[in-house]
Amino acid sequence: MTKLSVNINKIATIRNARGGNTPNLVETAINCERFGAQGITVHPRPDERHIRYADVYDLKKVVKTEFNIEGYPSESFIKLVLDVVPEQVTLVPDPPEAITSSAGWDTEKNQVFLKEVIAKFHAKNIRVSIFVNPDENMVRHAATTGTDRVELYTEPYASNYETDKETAIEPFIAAAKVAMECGIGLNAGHDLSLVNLEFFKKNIPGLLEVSIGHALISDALYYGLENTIQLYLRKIKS
Ligand SMILES: CC(=O)[C@@H](O)[C@H](O)COP(=O)(O)O
Ligand SMILES: NCC(=O)COP(=O)(O)O
Repeated sequence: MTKLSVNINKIATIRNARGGNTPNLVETAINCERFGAQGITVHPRPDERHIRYADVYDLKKVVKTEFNIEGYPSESFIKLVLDVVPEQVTLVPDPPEAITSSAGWDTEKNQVFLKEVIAKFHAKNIRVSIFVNPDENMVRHAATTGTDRVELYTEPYASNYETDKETAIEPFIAAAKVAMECGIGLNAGHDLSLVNLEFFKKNIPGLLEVSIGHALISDALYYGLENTIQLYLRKIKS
């Protein structure tokens, strides 16, 4: 089964535009779960331009499904995650000024660092996922860090889907097979959408979770949040 984790960063972006509490992030998370989401994802960035560290504490109190916190493992991020103890932390190599995530880890070069960080999260029984490009070598080196899962960075698939989806998915199939061989779980995310999700799910073996934010929250403007979540769930049903 593939789980849908709704990334609610963009709800916080809208809220922060006016400095008040509309839309209410916590209520949105509760409603996403009520409408069928099997997880909630947030990516607190250092400038807190959308998700604030305080939001993460508030969300922990209400999220009943799987809470996934993404981010670069800076000292303050590690402290936040160890305090909140979500079900999953996803480590992303973004520099502080990144507009959005645009690449996975070099898991070979960062092997020692990742091992140290992962051990800290495992000491609190937090599942760890590492954000990687669809590169077999990077998945193999991810496996030796002790991570539980990898999350494949799907932007290249999404941007090449329209022109040649068969070619676009190839490296992802190969990376997924390596993850399976190495005995680690597989997540995926970034720019997945109603257009490209079904083909991805059908072709990727062992896909445990997709985290989707930008396209899903945009679709909700037209279809409403409840309908939109149902539409996405239909795309990933087995
Ligand atoms: C790791 C990843 O792909 C997502 O977290 C994505 O980067 C969303 O972050 P923004 O909402 O800040 O673009
Ligand atoms: N991990 C990917 C994620 O949470 C959402 O990415 P996007 O759908 O906002 O591109």
